[in-house]
Amino acid sequence: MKYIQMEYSGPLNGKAHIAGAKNSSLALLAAAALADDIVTLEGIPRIDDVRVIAAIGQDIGMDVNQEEGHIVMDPRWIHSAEIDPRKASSYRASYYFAGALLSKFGKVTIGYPGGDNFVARPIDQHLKVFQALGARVEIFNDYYTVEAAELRGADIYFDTITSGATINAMLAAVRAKGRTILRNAAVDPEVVDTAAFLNRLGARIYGAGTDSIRIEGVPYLNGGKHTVIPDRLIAGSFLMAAGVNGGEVTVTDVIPEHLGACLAKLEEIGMEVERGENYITAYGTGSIKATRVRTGMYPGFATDLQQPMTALLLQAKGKSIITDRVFPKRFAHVPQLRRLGAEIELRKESAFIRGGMPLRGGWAHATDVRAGTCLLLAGLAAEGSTYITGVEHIERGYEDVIGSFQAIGAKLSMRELDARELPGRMPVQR
Ligand SMILES: CC(=O)N[C@H]1[C@@H](OP(=O)(O)OP(=O)(O)OC[C@H]2O[C@@H](n3ccc(=O)[nH]c3=O)[C@H](O)[C@@H]2O)O[C@H](CO)[C@@H](O)[C@@H]1O
Ligand SMILES: C=C(OP(=O)(O)O)C(=O)O
Repeated sequence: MKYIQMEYSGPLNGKAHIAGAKNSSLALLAAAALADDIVTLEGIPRIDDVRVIAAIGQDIGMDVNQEEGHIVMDPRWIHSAEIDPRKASSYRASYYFAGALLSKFGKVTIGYPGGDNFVARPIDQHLKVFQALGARVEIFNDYYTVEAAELRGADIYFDTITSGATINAMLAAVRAKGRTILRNAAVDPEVVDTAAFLNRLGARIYGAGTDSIRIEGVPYLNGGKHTVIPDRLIAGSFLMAAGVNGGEVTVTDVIPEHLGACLAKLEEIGMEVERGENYITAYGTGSIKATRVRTGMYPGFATDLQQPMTALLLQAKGKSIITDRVFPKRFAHVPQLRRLGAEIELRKESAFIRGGMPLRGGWAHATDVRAGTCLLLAGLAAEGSTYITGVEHIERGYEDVIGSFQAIGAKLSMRELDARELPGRMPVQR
């Protein structure tokens, strides 16, 4: 079993190049199945979820070749719309194959989404979209099927703002007959990126980035080339790292506008932030202020930055409160932080953080990708050695977690657990 060993790292200084966004890449890779010719995607990160998609591609007859910096996909010979339930359940965004293959073949059989299992994550809005477009959904034990003799455009009002279902609706409706309108749609950059990609292939999607998206169905999608947007969530985490012990961290190849709420919060707690055209530098003074954070859908403060922000606020003297409105129970990182000496109380959908208390090294388990980021930031500040297990979760989101943190001066390395020489006490995983 792999684990990460970290030491107190002092002020960080350095640059981190930001790879393509995981959440956008997962949508674009499934969207590529919709095309009728070869697609090249640039900037797709080398992460575990992408490897699962390549394996799914192989199963259904879609060639997926990842080369240095880009992926080439050939969807012309897809011969099956049945996705292995185990592969579908090994990551969250497999549901995009439901929208894409339904759209192209009128039928799909697929397992339930897996991925970060921090709370119940319903897919009722995805299914509602398929049904609104005229499909029949059947639910079985470990898979579901969606089938339609013909998909017809529809007027769909989302009951809640969801980026996943908004993207899936675009995938499902892009080849449907007539016009589809999505109301109360998510406005996330990943929604806009997916629409831009599909439009490049010949789709007719209008208004992505607003809460009302219009899709005029087309019968055919060309091949083409597209570059995925940079990962705003990884960028935000690196900038937060500059606040933990002070220092200066620059993230390059980013779109600063995508990080509006995060940067505003960093400034509010006393960090300085410099925004360039495609870079951001965060300066930590070593002294940050306690604050209140409420997550929200984009352009609000991202739920995926809530966990690293918790680690950062452990360094702010006084009481901070973090409320997660998107996933109100997303606090699996809190018991793990307590192992490192953090004083955090959980009440309803909020974490009450008593900041400014010393952290001490120990074992902690990353239960999901952002819980992992949170522990990495906490480990930077903890006295002694911190050992983080659950590396497979971290690697769902990071291309080279060790290399990129080392590049900004963090002291950490990847280790293999040798049961005969356990450093400290192994945690009971929860
Ligand atoms: C692969 C991917 O892109 N994952 C991201 C995506 O997840 P995911 O697409 O699962 O999240 P959504 O944007 O759909 O979820 C937003 C809210 O809508 C609710 N909801 C969603 C779908 C549904 O059918 N019914 C429903 O009630 C969810 O419980 C949540 O409260 O957006 C989340 C919110 O920004 C991020 O944390 C995830 O990193
Ligand atoms: C929750 C996340 O991922 P997923 O939706 O893929 O599980 C995340 O990226 O923080």
